[in-house]
Amino acid sequence: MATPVKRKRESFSNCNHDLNSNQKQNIFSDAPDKLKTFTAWCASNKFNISRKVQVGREGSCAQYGMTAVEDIPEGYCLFQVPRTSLLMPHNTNIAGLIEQEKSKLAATNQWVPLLISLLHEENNPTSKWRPYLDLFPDFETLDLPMFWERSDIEKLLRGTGVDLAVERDLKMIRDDYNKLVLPFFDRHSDEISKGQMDLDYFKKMVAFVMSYSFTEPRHRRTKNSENSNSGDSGEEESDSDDDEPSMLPPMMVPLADTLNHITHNNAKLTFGKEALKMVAARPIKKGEEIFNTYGQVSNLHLMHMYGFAEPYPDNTNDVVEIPVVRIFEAAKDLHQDKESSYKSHLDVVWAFLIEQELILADDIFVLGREGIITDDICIQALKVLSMDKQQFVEYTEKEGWSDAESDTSLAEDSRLELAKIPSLVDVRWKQLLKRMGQLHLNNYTTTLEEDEAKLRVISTLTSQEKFALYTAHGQKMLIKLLIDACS
Ligand SMILES: C[S@@+](CC[C@H](N)C(=O)[O-])C[C@H]1O[C@@H](n2cnc3c(N)ncnc32)[C@H](O)[C@@H]1O
Repeated sequence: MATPVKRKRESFSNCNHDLNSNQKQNIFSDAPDKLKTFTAWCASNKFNISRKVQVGREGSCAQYGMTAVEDIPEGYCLFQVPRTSLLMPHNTNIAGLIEQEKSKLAATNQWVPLLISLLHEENNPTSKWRPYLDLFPDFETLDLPMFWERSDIEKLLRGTGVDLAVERDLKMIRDDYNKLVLPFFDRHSDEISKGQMDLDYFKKMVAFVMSYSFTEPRHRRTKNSENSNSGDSGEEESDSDDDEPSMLPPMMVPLADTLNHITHNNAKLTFGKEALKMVAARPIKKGEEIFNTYGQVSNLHLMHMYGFAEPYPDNTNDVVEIPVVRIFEAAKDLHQDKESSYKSHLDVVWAFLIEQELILADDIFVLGREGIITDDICIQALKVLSMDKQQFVEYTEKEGWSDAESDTSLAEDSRLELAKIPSLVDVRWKQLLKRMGQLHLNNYTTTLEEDEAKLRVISTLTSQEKFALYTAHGQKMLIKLLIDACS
C-alpha cells in the first residue's frame, strides 16, 4: 500500500474548543434521546467536539454520520477521544482476567479479547460505556454479508472473493465461540455473567467489532491502519520488537466510529499519547459530510467487513484477487487444440512450479488499477508456462536456475503495469494474461454488460444488490483494463 502523505501539524489541531452551553445545545438540538445521551457522555469525558461539526442522521450517507456546520480548514481538530474512553480489554474491569489468558484467547484471532470485553460491558447496566453501547442497541442495521441468506451470497457475490471470506468467517466465529468464548465465561462464572449470550448474539457482536473497531499502528513509522488513517500518528513511538505484528489489537473508539468511509476522505484519525484526534485532512465546506478512511481498502474488503462498496471508478484502491491456478487454466485453454503430449507438458510445468514453491497453489494475483501488484509470481508463471518442451528441459537442467529465477523480471521495465503490457516483447505473455482475465470473468454470475444494464437502473435495486453490484462490476472493470492492455 502507498504511504499516506504526511501533513503539517497545525496549531488548531489541539482540540481545545471552548463551547458555551447555547452552542452545545444547538449542535445536538435535533438529536433523538440516545444520541443526546451519547453526546452528553462525550462532553463529560472531554471529547471536545468542535462546534463546526454535527453528529446525526442528517447529511449522512448511512445512518449516523458527521457533517460540517461551518467551513473547516485543513488540520483542524474535529474532536478527540481520550485514551481512557477507548473500549479495549485493558480499560475494562475484567482486564486482569483477560491478561492472564491473553496468549490463549488471542492465539488465532486478535479480536477475541475485545469481543469478551464488549460482551461483558454490554451485559453490565452500569458500564462506563453505557451511552455508547446504547447508541447501537440491537445491531439490526448491520447488514454485513455474513448475515445474508446463502442463496443471496451465491447469486450476488459469487466470484468476488466476498463469498469465500464469509465462509471462512462463519467457521471461525463458531470455533471462537465454542472453543474460547463460552469456556472463558464458564471458567469465570463467579466473577462475570454471560447473560443471554448465544451464537447468534455473539455473531452480532463480531459484526460490530468487524465494522466499527479500529487498530492502531505499533510503530510510528508504520503508516496504515485498518479502519483508520494513521499516517500522522504523531506523538507516540514504542520500542516494540520487530517480530510483533505492526498493528496493536483492535479497540472501539466511541464517536470516531460514527464517521463513514470514502476513498477520498476529508478527515483522518491520529494517535496521540493521551488522546486520539480526528483531524480535517483537507478543507471541508459547510454542509459536507465528514468522511474518515477505514484504510486503503478494496471493495472486496469494504463489502466483506462493512457491507458496502464504492461505484467504479471511485475506489482507486480497488483490486481483484485472481487465484494463480487461473493462469494454468489459461495456458491449457489456449492450447486445447494441441496434441495431448503438449497438455501433459503443461501439467508437468505446473507441478514443477508448485513443487519448487515458485508458486503456492493457493496464491493469488492481485490486479489493481495500475496493473498486477503481485507481479513477481505472475512473471514467474508467465515465463515458465510460455516455454516449449525443449526450453523447459534446458531451464530445469540449468545449474543454479532457482537463484537466477528468484530475481528475474523484477527490473523496473518488466513490471506488469498495465501501461507497459502493450509493449511486452513476448506475445505469449499477453495471450496468457488476456485468457486468464477472460476465464476469471466466467466466475461471476453476471457479465459486464448485464452489470452495466443494472447500473442504469440502480435506484430500483436493494442496498444489498447495489453494493454487491458495485463490488462485482468494479472487479470486472479492472479485468477489462487488463484484457484491453493485452489486446
Ligand atoms: C464505523 S460505522 C460508521 C457509522 C454508521 N454509519 C452508523 O450509523 O453507525 C461503519 C458502517 O457505516 C456504513 N458505512 C460507512 N461508510 C459508508 C459508505 N460510504 N456508504 C455506505 N455505508 C457506509 C456501513 O454500514 C459500515 O458498516
